[in-house]
Amino acid sequence: MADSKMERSCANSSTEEKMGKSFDPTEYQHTRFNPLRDDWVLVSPHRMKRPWKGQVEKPQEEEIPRWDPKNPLCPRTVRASGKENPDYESTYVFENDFPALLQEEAPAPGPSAHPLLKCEPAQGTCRVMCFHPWSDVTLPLMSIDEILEVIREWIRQYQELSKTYRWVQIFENKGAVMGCSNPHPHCQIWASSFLPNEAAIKHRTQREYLEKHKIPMLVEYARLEAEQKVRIVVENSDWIVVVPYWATWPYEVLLLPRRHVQRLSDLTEEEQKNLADIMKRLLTKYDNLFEVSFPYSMGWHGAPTGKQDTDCSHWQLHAHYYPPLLRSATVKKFMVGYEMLAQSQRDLTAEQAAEKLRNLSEIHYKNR
Ligand SMILES: O=C1CCN([C@@H]2O[C@H](COP(=O)(O)O)[C@@H](O)[C@H]2O)C(=O)N1
Repeated sequence: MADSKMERSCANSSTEEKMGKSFDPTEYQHTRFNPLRDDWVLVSPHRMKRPWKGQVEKPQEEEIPRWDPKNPLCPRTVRASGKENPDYESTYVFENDFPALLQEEAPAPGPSAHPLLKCEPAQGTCRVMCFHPWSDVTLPLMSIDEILEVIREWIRQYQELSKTYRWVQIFENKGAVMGCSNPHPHCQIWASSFLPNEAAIKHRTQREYLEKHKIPMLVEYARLEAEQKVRIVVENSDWIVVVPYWATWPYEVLLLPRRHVQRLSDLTEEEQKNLADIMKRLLTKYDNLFEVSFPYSMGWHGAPTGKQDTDCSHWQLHAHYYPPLLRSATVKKFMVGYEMLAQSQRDLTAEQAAEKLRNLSEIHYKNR
């Protein structure tokens, strides 16, 4: 399917040449292929010219107390389960009191009644990981050492859970607009016996790419982006952050190691330190974009860890940041309508978004 669409889009561009216009990706609509997800995004840069009615003001940022005796993620408070949090001074992890995946062996569903009514067992566990004891800090406002402690805790959790589960999903929902129910800096970790959809697609597309091109897809992609530079947001000796060529969310970024690294647990000390550096710089730019604590959903994807996953040389560790904001602190993009029924669509090109982020200061607006 991908090839025929590729032929069609090439045919269109030769039509353009016939009409005497050369194709300019910042002027004309086109579709871009996402090789990781094996799907397409429609890019409509001409729409950036449409009049934008009214400038939307920055929201009044709510004052978050450093400690709230009623906040179940704070040190020394009691959670809904009645369990009490210790007086933790760094990261703190606890079993989710309302888990979507229960740890104890749920009875397996019987054989599916019909090929259209397939059902599989789902074992797993859900944890909440607090980044810091204070509720009024976010990652970009934390020190490099504090961010490094978050990375070390991610690795500890991953190492422990990957012994039992095939997939360990570390993810952070940041900001009320992302449905985050609690402003305290935290993320979640859901480990499952099954390979979730996003992981299963990438398991296939990365394997197909390695078989065809003899180099892991995202190792080649990081090299290509370092060479082209037009989509780089921020980089250091071990990491590169780009707005991916196929980005769907306006300011979405992809965080990639430069070395071939299959899993978080394979990172060297130096790579962990440089990850803390690159996260602080990226998230500071994100907050500086609209001078607001930038909402997003983010997550790590690395090679699966099941008994069958002995050869995952096609996998490259990477992290996605999916921020919804489009034009201001209060105007967000909605993935609805055409995006749900047809395919993702964006106005701003990946290159334009990368340039905006790249040119932003690395001094947080709250520290100016
Ligand atoms: O007492 C509590 C409150 C919230 N939680 C859990 O914390 C999580 C908050 O994370 P989010 O804001 O990212 O949804 C949520 O999954 C919720 O179930 C507890 O486990 N215990």
